[in-house]
Amino acid sequence: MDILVLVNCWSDVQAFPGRPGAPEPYNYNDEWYQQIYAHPPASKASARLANRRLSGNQSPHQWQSPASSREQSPNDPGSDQKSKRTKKSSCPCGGSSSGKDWLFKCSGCNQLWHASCCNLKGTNSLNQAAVDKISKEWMCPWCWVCPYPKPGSHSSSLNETSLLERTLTCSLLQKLTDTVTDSIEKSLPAAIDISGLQSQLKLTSDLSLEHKPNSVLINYYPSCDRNCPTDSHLASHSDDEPTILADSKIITISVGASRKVLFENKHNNGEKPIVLEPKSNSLYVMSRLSQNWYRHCVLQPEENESVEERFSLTFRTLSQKFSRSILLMGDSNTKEVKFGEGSGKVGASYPGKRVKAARVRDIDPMQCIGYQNIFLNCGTNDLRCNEISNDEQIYQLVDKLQERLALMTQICPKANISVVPVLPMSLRTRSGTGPDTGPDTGPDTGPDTGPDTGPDTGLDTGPDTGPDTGPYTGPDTRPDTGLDTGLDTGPDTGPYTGPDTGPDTGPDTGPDTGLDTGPDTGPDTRPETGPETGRDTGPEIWSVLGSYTGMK
Ligand SMILES: O=C(O)CCC(=O)C(=O)O
Ligand SMILES: [Fe+2]
Repeated sequence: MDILVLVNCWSDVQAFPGRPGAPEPYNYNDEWYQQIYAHPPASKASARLANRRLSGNQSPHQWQSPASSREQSPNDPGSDQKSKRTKKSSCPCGGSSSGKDWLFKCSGCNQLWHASCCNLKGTNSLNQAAVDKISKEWMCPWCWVCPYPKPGSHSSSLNETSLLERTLTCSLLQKLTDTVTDSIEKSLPAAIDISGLQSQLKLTSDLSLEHKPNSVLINYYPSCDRNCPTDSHLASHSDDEPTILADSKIITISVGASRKVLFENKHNNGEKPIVLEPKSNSLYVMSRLSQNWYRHCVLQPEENESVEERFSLTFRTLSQKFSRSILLMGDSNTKEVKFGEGSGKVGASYPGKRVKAARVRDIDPMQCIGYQNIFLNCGTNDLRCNEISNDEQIYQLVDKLQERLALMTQICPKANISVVPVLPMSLRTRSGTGPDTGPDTGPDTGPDTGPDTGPDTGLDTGPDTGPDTGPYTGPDTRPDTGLDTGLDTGPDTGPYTGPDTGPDTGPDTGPDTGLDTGPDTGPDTRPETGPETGRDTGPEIWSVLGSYTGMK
């Protein structure tokens, strides 16, 4: 059937005049109603429908609303719901014309179109018969193709011309890009003989490297003409980034011209720099140790020198997780710490190793090279009673530890070094005259005879036996049993039997029975009763140890 109809008219039910014989208002479940409309039409549409109805020349079944037949269920009485659902139209616009448009069906593809969506807006003033006539052979904008060529002078042709121009501009741009790319390619060396490279690469794997490289960084050093010098060098640096595996090596393969690679000792200015001139297809290896002792650079060719281009391929073992690497150096107390993955181990995200250092003299700073976090736990064995016969031996141990730490900070300046306190770090000076200003890190084994004047930072674990004389400032945690009718303005005279949750502001007069677990931050005001056992190394050692903190 060719047709039809007015659609998508969603306004007011009162405006709809009703179909013949139907009681007012409309019954939404009415089959006929559903076939025509999802909803009552707007006034203009109502008029048309009313005409249609009054003319009586069309059965209700000729009225179709694709929207209603498709979307509306006969058992769905909710008008609000309907309104939502049926507002979609089958026209490609997807929206509603609010009852203002005829709906045309394409004779080619059956697609429905609002009159104004397919350039037939003028038909909205026509009656059904005229619309039916048009619809018979009407083809929608998707189906109909004009058989006559359009003259270039036509106004719409202008748009197409500019489109053509844009296409041309595009293709010109493309050509330009190609030309630039081409010339860049041509300016790069056309051919560098890398026939020896493969054997070098094999050599890399034959180097019996403990850690296989997983990355390659290629440096390009352009050719340099004496008449036209180019910037063709690499600034002085050390490849000591924490992301490089601690004890891995960097392998560098040179391809092309020979260039001067200079190595300078960064801890000794007096040492003569070492110059390497790696030939094409040769290879040199840098250990991690060399990074911590030396800086290297690729020199700019001399002013009157002409050099060809060079490439260097540097192979490295890299990973982000290496930036959290740990070196644990210590006595047998540390032997239970296992690095690597799996249960009971530190885990893959903290790669590291334990290095045995039974005594202070075994601490080898060289072993720390490449690690980001260094933990030192050593000294217990040096302090065995049968080995320490006088104070001097303790001084010597502290000196040795300081010396190792100093070297460690020198060659691993970026590392975080933590020292587990084992050796005394608050010894009195040889003469015994200096004040003890270093922190007390050893356990307090003597009886506490003086008053405790420092703030109480540990938990109060002993029972509170003295009367509570200070005002109670903490919250009232006792259950409220009586009715609280007035303001409590009088003093608190009864004993407080609930737990003491407020801060302890009065002096602590009871015996100190709990362990002192907080750091001793107050000055040492007790009289010195024991014999003088050492010297005061506190300030010096802490100036060194104080900087050894934290871990990445
Ligand atoms: O080109 C070279 O030989 C040195 C390269 C280098 O030092 C680097 O990539 O870090
Ligand atoms: Fe380098």
